[in-house]
Amino acid sequence: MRQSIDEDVSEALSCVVEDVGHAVSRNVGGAELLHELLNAPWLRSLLQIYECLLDFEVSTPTPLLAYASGLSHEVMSAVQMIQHPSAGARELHRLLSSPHIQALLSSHDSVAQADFGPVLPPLPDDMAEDEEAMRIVCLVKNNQPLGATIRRDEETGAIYIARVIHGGLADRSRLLHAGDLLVEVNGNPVAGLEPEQVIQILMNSHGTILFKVIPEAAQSSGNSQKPVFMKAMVDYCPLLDTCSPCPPAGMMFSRGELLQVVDQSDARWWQARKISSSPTNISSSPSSSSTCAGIIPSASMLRSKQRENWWSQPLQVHTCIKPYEADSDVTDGIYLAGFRRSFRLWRRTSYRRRRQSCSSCSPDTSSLCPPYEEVALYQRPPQENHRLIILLGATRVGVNELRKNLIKLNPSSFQSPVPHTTRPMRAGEQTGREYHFITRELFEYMVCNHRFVEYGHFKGQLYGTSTDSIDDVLRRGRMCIIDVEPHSIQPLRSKKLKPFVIFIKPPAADRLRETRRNARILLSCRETREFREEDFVDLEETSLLIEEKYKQFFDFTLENNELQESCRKLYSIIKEAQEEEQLIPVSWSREEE
Ligand SMILES: Nc1ncnc2c1ncn2[C@@H]1O[C@H](COP(=O)(O)OP(=O)(O)OP(=O)(O)O)[C@@H](O)[C@H]1O
Repeated sequence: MRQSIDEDVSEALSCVVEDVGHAVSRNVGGAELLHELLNAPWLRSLLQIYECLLDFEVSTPTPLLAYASGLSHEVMSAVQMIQHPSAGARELHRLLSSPHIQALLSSHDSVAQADFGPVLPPLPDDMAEDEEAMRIVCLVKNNQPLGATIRRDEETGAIYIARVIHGGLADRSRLLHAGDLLVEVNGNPVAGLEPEQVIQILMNSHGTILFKVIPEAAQSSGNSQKPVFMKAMVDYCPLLDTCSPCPPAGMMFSRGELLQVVDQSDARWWQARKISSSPTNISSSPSSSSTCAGIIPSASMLRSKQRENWWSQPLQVHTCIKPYEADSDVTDGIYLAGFRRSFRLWRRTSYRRRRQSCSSCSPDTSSLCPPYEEVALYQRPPQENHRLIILLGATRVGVNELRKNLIKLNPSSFQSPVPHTTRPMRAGEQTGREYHFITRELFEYMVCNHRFVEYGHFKGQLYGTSTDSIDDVLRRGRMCIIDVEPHSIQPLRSKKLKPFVIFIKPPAADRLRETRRNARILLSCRETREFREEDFVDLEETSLLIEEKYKQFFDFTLENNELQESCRKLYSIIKEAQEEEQLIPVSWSREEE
């Protein structure tokens, strides 16, 4: 039976390799890689080892004796006792006493006795009276960190295990726990020592380390907490954090990264692992053990740091949107809401304004927003409104071009909100199509009531995108697609809109210049011109600034290289965002209380 399984495995592999070989010759995608993998010498070696192990299991060989090395010593002493040993006896003695044979026999004995663990030193003889409360823990360190931090009780000078890092050596041993009192390390009493001295003893210990600990009475199981997923909204570097309980055990992270927080038992310091932020990683991520966690500051700890930073920063003034003086407003003939030049110009023409909004003048988002955002998987129920799609990008990267193409190709699925304006309606225009034409009083009333996502002046008239227009598109069952200044994202991040933010970034320098050779940029209502080198440089720099400052809000980053390809990609990303499971802040999916 076993034999037939063996043959099946080898045979099956040969058949698979042959089949894949055919696929390679037919140029089937991925076949070459698979063929290479299946033909790899290491896979064949693994299979051979597997087959040997199967044979071993079938034949179940048993050792003739468990102490071959003992026997060799007996033989050697017997040979030594001979007064005139023969050449053969001398040869035998020489062979048996060689280190290689001795090592081989010793290994044989270990295997024969099934004795694979490390040899623990004997228990100390001088056991104290209350010894039953004491635990002797022996760990084999093998150049890896212990995976635990210690603290000193300032009153008594006692040293305790402060925390055990999830997935680290101490955690995997299940023998050391937070709260355990450390009595000795490798025979050195630690009471009264400074934590740094204890750490030094630990660092100097290689191989086996013997701990004497008095276990914490009420021992928590430690790993029983359900991990939660959090998106980092700030950057953190433990090596720069003077408060960190153990900087080398700390974990660095930057905004936008996804963290699996595995331990929140300490109000000040949590433990977490970094994972890549794809929905599949969340559903299949291991709850513990696979990788060692790192220490990160808790949300409250980071918030107090943010407050300190905020007070120490110079006063920051939020720029409002400034007017841009251009010649006149012209119709470009496209009845797609939100594409009028006048509307684009008040928001976009000044490069500097965009730069300012992501460098010095706007408030630093990372210094005020919550440091972590708990996220969970969300699948939009079909009866619910679509998620708001926000496109974000540096001026002239092609946000409008992509948005326009997308709507033109799928006018029944996508729509942009109709902007509001105070400028008079012109011949051929219709209210609710190019703009909602409203009075200045009404516009200002709407501003006071926070009904605009963005608004500004252009040639003495007011223009803006209202939340009502966004709702209007969504209520019709369409996907609402807007582009906004980066600092307008935060107010749009709500349970109702559940925005999906796509950052449009320029391609590599040479591709940017090549693809935009015939492109024209909007200067004013009447003027366009071709791209110049300084436009490219400005675009690249602004893009980097936006990415650096707002990356924590991005759900996807799309490189606008070849236009048609970018449109196709954008379409599929948006479809996925609406129809497949996505990560969103838990506060957006929680039922109202
Ligand atoms: N992938 C692309 N390949 C070639 N040309 C492109 C591409 N994307 C955009 N363009 C062109 O670049 C120019 C600027 O694009 P667009 O006006 O969409 O930029 P924008 O980011 O909306 O800028 P603005 O905020 O100034 O309106 C347009 O002429 C557009 O046709």
